[in-house]
Amino acid sequence: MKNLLTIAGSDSSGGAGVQADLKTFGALQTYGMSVITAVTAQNTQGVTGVENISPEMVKAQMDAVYADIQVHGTKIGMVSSAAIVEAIEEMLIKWRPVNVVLDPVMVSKSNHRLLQPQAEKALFEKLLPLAALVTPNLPEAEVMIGSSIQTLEEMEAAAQRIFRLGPKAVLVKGGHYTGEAVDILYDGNEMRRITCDRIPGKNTHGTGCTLSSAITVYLSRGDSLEQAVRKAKAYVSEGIRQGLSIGGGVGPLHHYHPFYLPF
Ligand SMILES: Nc1ncnc2c1ncn2[C@@H]1O[C@H](COP(=O)(O)OP(=O)(O)O)[C@@H](O)[C@H]1O
Ligand SMILES: Cc1ncc(COP(=O)(O)OP(=O)(O)O)c(N)n1
Repeated sequence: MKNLLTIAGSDSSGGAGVQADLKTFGALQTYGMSVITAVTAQNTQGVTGVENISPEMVKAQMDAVYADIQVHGTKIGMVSSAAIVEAIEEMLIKWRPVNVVLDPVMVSKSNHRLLQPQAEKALFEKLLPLAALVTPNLPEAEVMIGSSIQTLEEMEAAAQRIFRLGPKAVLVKGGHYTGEAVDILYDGNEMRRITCDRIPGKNTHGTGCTLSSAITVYLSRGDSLEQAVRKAKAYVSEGIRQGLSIGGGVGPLHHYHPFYLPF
């Protein structure tokens, strides 16, 4: 059994954030643990409130987990403030966990800021260099490089520029692009386009959280980065296919995949 940790924000509606991460860990038969960074009041229609956990409490949660339990993979999602970024950085340097996957969450699909603007620089400078993989979506990649991305070639150029900020690898996600769901994976040597059919359907709340959690699971099991991304994309695609029409807005993808359990 692999033990997986998510460091992320809570989504009261259960579609994204810590709840999506723990559902992914569970569906993929790993033991899930959580460090909560912020609590959001959120549903399928939007985010109506955000309250941060104190940096001291974030550090206490990380100390509690890393001091006691072997952690085979750590996924980082919503970090909310510069002070929380610094707390996480301090603990990552202290505990040196393996397989750290950073989803640089900035804005929800419903267009609510989940990272304070003044925290962006801290996230880039302090957490990117500690990540085995960083997984920006297109709007996040645009903020990271400071220019717009319109084509697959520009996604590839963005991956190269983000790589220079220090992570061991970059996955620029193409969920916000048109046509097939193409993600660009760059590890400093090879540039790969990893493609899945675009699944029709509106219930895509939590795709980014789920993808990064599933990648962390597969890395913890010893898969190569490319293999981990391919398996995680397959998991997300099936989740969208089975998406749940709950609530009045964008419903969540579904996490029950018996046919994936042999992974
Ligand atoms: N309709 C879709 N069909 C298949 N894959 C999708 C679809 N929408 C997003 N994806 C995939 O889901 C993952 C998350 O992507 P994205 O939606 O860009 O992230 P985020 O939720 O952070 O905005 C990526 O691998 C992307 O290619
Ligand atoms: C608490 C919390 N964390 C992260 C997100 C963003 O999740 P994501 O998977 O990118 O899904 P969408 O917001 O794009 O649906 C979130 N909404 N809440």
